[in-house]
Amino acid sequence: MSKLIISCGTPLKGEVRISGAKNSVLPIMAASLLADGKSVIEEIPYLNDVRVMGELINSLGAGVEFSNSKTTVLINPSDITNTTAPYDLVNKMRASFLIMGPLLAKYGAARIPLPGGCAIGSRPVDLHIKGFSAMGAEITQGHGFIEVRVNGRLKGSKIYLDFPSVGATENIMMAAAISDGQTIIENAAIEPEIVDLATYLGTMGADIKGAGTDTIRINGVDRLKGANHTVIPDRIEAGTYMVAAAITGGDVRVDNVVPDHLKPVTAKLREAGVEVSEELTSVHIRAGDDIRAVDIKTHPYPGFPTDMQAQMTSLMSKAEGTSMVIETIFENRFMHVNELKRMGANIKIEGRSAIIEGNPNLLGAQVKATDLRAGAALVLAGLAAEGITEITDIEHIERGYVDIEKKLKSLGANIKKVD
Ligand SMILES: CC(=O)N[C@H]1[C@@H](OP(=O)(O)OP(=O)(O)OC[C@H]2O[C@@H](n3ccc(=O)[nH]c3=O)[C@H](O)[C@@H]2O)O[C@H](CO)[C@@H](O)[C@@H]1O
Ligand SMILES: C=C(OP(=O)(O)O)C(=O)O
Repeated sequence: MSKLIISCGTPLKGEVRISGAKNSVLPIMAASLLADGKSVIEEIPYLNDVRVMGELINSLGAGVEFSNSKTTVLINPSDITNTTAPYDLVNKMRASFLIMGPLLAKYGAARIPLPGGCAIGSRPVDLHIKGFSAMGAEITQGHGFIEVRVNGRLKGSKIYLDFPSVGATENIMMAAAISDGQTIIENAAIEPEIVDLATYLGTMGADIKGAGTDTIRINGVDRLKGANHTVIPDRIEAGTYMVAAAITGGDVRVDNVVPDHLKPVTAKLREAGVEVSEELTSVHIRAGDDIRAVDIKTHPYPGFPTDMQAQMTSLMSKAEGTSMVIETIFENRFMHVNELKRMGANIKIEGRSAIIEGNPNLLGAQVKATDLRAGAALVLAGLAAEGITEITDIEHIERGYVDIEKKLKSLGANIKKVD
């Protein structure tokens, strides 16, 4: 089993290039199933999740080819024969459920295992299903599968989401792209990844207006063509390197970012006393030794992202003073806290809040990555802790960070992966 071993080093210095966004490429790969021809997706992050999505799409009969450099994927959905997704792939990655909308719209049916919960929460898919049902799909559930079917084509409908779910907005938007009439999604998610997906669908010939606002209008079309698309940079990977610079008192330029997408992270780092300067496609982080405690509450975009909560919890564990971190999106997203405590962090959990008394002297320890961002938080704490930190279960971390060991090493971190 692989581990990451980190010893406290000098402040991080230099430049790091951010990869394409995991949370954009996954729905975009799913959306490529809607096309009549090939799509080429560029700037992909070659992560485990991307490979699993490739295998899943391939299992339906579509062609999936990664370029030699692994930065581009070509998807040819012309030979799809199967609309049932295998359990062993869906089980590995919740985003697999995003193939339901495209399969339903294009082939009139999809049978997908219930994705189930994961370490961070129960993560139901009721909003996706309500959306498909409003568009005329028949839903059946049993033997661990959800099956959706429609006679003819989906019908446009007005759909109000009880919560601005990212996945439900994406799945419904993809399904509505090939349908009869107009679909209006109200209280839609407005994350940058929604806009990226809508841009790709637009290039394929879809008629979508309002992506990036809470009301999205989709006029269904008869067919979509394959298209080329370049994925936006990963704002969560970028935020993680920003915190890495801050927690080590470093000086790092984070390149290939959209600074606007990083606003909530930038604002909190500045409040904590970190200097952040924004350039056109990069942010430059300069931090001293003193980090001030700040309170954080997660919200849908443009609020503070839940996917950055664990990393900020690490930073606050070392800050001067007391901070409160409130998680409002997922009910069980404090799995990193017990591990951080092993490193000397003073954190008390009360319901959905973590109360953190900063301790400037974190100590390296043996810890376990319980989920993707919890793992990232431990890497960050390890970079700033005295002594050696050994992180196991790093497959979680590798779901979301391309070459994390190489990138951190290039900034001067003492980190190595051992098998
Ligand atoms: C692949 C991907 O893009 N993953 C991101 C996506 O996940 P995902 O799309 O799963 O997240 P959602 O926005 O759907 O979930 C947010 C909340 O809504 C609830 N909910 C969601 C759907 C539903 O049908 N019913 C329901 O109750 C969830 O349990 C959760 O509490 O957005 C999350 C919130 O920004 C991020 O943390 C994930 O990194
Ligand atoms: C929760 C995350 O991803 P997923 O929805 O793929 O589990 C994440 O990226 O932090």
